[in-house]
Amino acid sequence: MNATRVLVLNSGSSSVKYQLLDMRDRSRLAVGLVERIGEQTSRLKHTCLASGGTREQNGPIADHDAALKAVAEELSKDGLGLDSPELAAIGHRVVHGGMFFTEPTVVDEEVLTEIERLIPVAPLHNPANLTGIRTAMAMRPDLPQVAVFDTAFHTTMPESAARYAIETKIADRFRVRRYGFHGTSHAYVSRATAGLLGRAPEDVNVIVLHLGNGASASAVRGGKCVDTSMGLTPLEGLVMGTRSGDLDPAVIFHLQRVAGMSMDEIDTLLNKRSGLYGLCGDNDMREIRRRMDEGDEQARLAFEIYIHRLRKYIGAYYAVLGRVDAVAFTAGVGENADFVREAALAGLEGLGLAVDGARNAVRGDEARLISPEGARVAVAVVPTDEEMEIASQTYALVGKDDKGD
Ligand SMILES: Nc1ncnc2c1ncn2[C@@H]1O[C@H](COP(=O)(O)OP(=O)(O)O)[C@@H](O)[C@H]1O
Ligand SMILES: CC(=O)OP(=O)(O)O
Ligand SMILES: [Mg+2]
Repeated sequence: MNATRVLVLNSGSSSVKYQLLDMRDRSRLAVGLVERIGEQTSRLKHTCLASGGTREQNGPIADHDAALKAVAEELSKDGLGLDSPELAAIGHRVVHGGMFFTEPTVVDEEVLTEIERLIPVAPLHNPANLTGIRTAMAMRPDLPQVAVFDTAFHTTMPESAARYAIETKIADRFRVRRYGFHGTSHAYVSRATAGLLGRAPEDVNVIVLHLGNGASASAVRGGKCVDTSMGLTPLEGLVMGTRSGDLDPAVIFHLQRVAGMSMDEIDTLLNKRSGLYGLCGDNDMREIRRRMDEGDEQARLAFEIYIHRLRKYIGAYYAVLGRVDAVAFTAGVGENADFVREAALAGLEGLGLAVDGARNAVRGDEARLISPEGARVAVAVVPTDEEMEIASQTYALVGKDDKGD
């Protein structure tokens, strides 16, 4: 097979991240990002790794369809256009796969219908993922489009972790259960953590803390997810950039009955005006750090609430796993914010958890240990690579198809 390239599209609610990879040596040919889609200040940043050139385009990009067309144009300028015969497939991150999709799947009309049916439980993500797939399909109808689901890695969760304690009849009828998200990242990072320890994933229990704008924790036993902090939707669990994470469900009744808010208003409040942003007006951890350094009490409190929730999940997953070999920090905050990692594990020496100050201060793109020499539990920073993981899964599936099995 000559076609060895995979284009990966990670369409978020207001952004598209993309990478073009050659799977023969897993090298990156081009990477880029379109952000603030739908606003006047959209920006496309494209880097061609072969030539080393970077181009930026500023100005309104109306929607995901336009964003993808702009991406295709940028790729063409480098001779890497979607019309290339070397392209084997396009891999798409799809956030919600419900109970239906447990593995990467070649997209057809039936798959599109199912992803569409799941929009109510991933309203920020699935519509963007669908547009990405449809636009790519229109450009290359002959090419396999592969959906890689955020939920897939979590389908191994036992019923005790996946079910909410509500009436079974209702839960079953409306498929109200805990699905979990960021699974591609949790899978990649838990495996890479085992690699860092020089052990097989089957032998290692890991707590993975994916701390980006959206954030989630997972408990991974022997390579399989046994619990995760996001639930029916990506709203449950940790305090996030703009999402509340866990709260008493009665808060919603209260806001509706006493504050007179509509369900849509409450939805927007909890998803877009809560979390760090709701608490202090900033969702970026760098800005929160800067404000704390200036003595800003509001930023300090937001940080403390964020850390308190994170520590609760670390404790919970320690108990879920019984034996923990490693705690791995990943994604924008987890990879870059040493002060978050330090605060998350401070005072937990009794659990075998500690962070070495000098190791924690080291910056870099490589997976690395930050626990002291000889620590009972390894603490690691493991940069996530959702795009590489999506490309690998996509290529594995397409390769398999080619051999006719
Ligand atoms: N140098 C840094 N120090 C602290 N936090 C950082 C740094 N760089 C990025 N972040 C945090 O990472 C977040 C983005 O994480 P990322 O994983 O890229 O999120 P997403 O994929 O959800 O957009 C930012 O909002 C910011 O809070
Ligand atoms: C599922 C989810 O929360 O994704 P993201 O962090 O990309 O928003
Ligand atoms: Mg992310």
